[in-house]
Amino acid sequence: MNSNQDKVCDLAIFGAQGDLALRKLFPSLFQLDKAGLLDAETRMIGLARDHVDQPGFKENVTEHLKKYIPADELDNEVLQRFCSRLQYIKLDFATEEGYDQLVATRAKVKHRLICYFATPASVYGPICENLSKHQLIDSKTRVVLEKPIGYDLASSCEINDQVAKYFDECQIYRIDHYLGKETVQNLIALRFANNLFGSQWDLNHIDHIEITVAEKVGIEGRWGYFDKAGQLRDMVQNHLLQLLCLIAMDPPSDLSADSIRDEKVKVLKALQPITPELLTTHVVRGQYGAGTIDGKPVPGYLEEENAKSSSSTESFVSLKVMINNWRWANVPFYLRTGKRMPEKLSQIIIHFKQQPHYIFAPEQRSIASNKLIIRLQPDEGISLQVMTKDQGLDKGMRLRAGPLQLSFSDTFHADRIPDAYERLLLELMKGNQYLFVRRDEVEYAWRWCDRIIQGWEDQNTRPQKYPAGSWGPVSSIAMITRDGRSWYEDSA
Ligand SMILES: NC(=O)C1=CN([C@@H]2O[C@H](COP(=O)(O)OP(=O)(O)OC[C@H]3O[C@@H](n4cnc5c(N)ncnc54)[C@H](OP(=O)(O)O)[C@@H]3O)[C@@H](O)[C@H]2O)C=CC1
Ligand SMILES: O=C1O[C@H](COP(=O)(O)O)[C@@H](O)[C@H](O)[C@H]1O
Repeated sequence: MNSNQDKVCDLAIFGAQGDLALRKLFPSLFQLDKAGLLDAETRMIGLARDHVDQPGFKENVTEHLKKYIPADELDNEVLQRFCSRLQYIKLDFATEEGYDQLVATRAKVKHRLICYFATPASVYGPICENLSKHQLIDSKTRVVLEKPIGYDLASSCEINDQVAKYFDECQIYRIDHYLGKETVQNLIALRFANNLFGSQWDLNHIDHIEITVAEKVGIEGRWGYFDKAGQLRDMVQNHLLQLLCLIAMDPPSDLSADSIRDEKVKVLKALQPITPELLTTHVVRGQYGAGTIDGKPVPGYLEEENAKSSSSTESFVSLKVMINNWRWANVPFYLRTGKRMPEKLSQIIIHFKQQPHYIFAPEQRSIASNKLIIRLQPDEGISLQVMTKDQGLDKGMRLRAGPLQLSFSDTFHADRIPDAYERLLLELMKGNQYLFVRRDEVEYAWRWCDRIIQGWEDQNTRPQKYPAGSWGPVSSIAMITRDGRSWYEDSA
């Protein structure tokens, strides 16, 4: 195959009329087209079961582009080119109806087929089976699986097995959209291109690490899905554990997908299991009640659209996670994530140890440790909190903690930070698997989370209430305070 044929592809989006496709995938593909990153012959084939003709489909996609892309970025020429790449095929994924049309569309082309499953995971298996029956799979075909892959380890293995009957692991791209975020990518550069940090990245220099992924939004009309999942399955099993792996892993020997994934798997295998005895001290789960965000009243979890009157599903979870290996023995990783928090904020704070001997004012001791603050969103950037002498003749040798800042948008004059899906779709088309999750990563993550969920079920506990607009139940603060530490914004 020549290199040009290698770049061109047919991207078949199963579930093309759904929320993910219309809100994220088509807008991201449009941005790639605009940036000149799509081959001239690349096509997008939308598949869903709605009765809609070709113009109707293009109209629907265009309407959503207009909704999700700022008007000044919607170039008309690009829009026309983008629409000319679109086709729609009516297909029922679970039956054989419609697959012949996909075969016909592919009849005269030799380039790669990439199948993006923007559908419930329950139809991944049937789609693979039908693709195979219609001889639509060959060694070049790639398949993209959206999260969540399963509900627990057993169901995840079942789905992965169904897909593995038809595709090799090197053809499977499991999405965790956090891996496509600009600053998440930067964790690798930060750690492995800077000796300053690389040489200090262990139990000898780091006291503890915080990972916060807070959302302002509530359930956003997804109560039916969310109530079966909860925040541990929805956010920790994938996004937070991936972040933890990138922070905690040993340096990979190179940047290949498998070198990075091998190191991440070692971290997942070294996670201290949260046994029933540790459940009360190492995990807090919460559910929001009514409260106020940005000065406006918002309903509680049980008052959201389509909610049932009772539920023990958590919308918040915080955890103290230990990693049993040589690099991280006795260094706690405090993780927390929740819905209806006071702000949307994803950040990682590396708290370095204090100097071994302290010579400044005793009352300033608590500020005298370096913190590396990695902002994933919003205001992507990195800031290192360092101690300097407070300025002024009358200040003596008083310390002042101040930041050395690197704001990505200011420093690199980036007008827009690409959406995670743009990067993921581009790497998918290039065939780079390093931003996608390997099967064993998913399964080790489930194994660790399943134990926590089993513990909750066995102990029949309910989540603690927290008011919308707060940082979670007070016991989340107590969990870290017991260790003589505090969540970053509490001490800021
Ligand atoms: N939306 C999001 O932000 C995110 C979604 N995901 C994952 O992405 C996937 C898609 O999510 P989302 O877009 O929200 O879901 P939607 O329900 O909005 O879209 C799913 C699409 O698949 C179609 N579909 C489902 N079953 C069949 C079938 N048997 N035959 C033909 N069409 C079918 C639906 O058609 P119909 O409307 O007729 O049922 C719809 O077009 C899920 O796995 C979800 O977990 C992951 C992260 C974020
Ligand atoms: O995967 C998911 O992520 C979103 C949060 O993503 P972000 O990029 O906005 O931080 C979360 O709202 C959703 O519940 C979950 O399924």
